[in-house]
Amino acid sequence: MKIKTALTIAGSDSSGGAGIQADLKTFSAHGVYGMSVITAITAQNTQGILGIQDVDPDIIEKQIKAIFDDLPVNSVKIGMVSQIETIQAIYNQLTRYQPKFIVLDPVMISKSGHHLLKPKSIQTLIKFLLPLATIITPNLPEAEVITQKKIHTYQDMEEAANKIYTMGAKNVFIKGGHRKEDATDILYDGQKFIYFKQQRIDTQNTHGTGCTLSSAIAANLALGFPIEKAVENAKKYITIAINHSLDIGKGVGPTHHFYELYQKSGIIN
Ligand SMILES: Nc1ncnc2c1ncn2[C@@H]1O[C@H](COP(=O)(O)OP(=O)(O)OP(=O)(O)O)[C@@H](O)[C@H]1O
Ligand SMILES: Cc1ncc(CO)c(N)n1
Repeated sequence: MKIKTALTIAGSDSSGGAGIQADLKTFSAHGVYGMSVITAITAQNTQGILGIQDVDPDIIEKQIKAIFDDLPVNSVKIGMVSQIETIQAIYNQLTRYQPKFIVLDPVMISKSGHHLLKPKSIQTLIKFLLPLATIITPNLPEAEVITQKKIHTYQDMEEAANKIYTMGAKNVFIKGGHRKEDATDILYDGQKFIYFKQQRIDTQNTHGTGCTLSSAIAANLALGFPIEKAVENAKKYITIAINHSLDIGKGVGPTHHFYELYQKSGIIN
């Protein structure tokens, strides 16, 4: 069988739980060949972020060019984009190469409360990257920022999904990881709302869950699954990864990407 490939455009997390590192581990666990464009380097661990260095937009454009001019790219995931110039660099190159699938995780604030997207960059992300997205995967606070409306109930989640859909994303997946009652997510494809029901797993070790989920969707799209099935598989993947999350570090520990676990679960052949 021909190898499938996926590209992550995101920030580096030195502790390996989120960002580029989580994405590449997720791709590998799916048997997908992973490639990366690094947008920013974070000095980060399970307790917080010590510093952020943005990568020069010119080298961001060159990383994208280097990949697309040489290698096949079956899907793209976008994570931390940090600043306006970064967003413009990504937009310039992705509109040029037009990959078939783009999964946009509109990363804004880390679990430790640090800004991974500068507040002044939010409108640029909405204007340029959101309309390119095959699917956008905001958590509840991100969906609130994008729609400028508070979200409490499933009904609010549906309304937010509908509004973000009208802003140009082809599919909207609102993540319920920040809900108190459960961890149910909702997918909207412009026609119907599909609920991915899940009880909350009682753990504090959820560092990088959003990154892992969005890269699992990208991996499943690269493997050829249609959007609904790709999301269903990715939700199963993140749930297993949280169930086996690692109690390492002094703060919010990372999830586990263990190939054999997913093989046994039947998600991956
Ligand atoms: N305690 C939990 N139990 C079960 N599922 C969870 C839990 N926490 C998060 N999830 C699931 O993990 C996925 C990621 O959601 P979440 O809202 O945590 O993303 P996020 O806030 O973007 O993550 P991060 O920014 O830390 O990477 C969703 O499918 C969500 O339902
Ligand atoms: C680099 C990076 N991207 C995304 C997140 C969101 O979890 C994080 N903590 N760090």
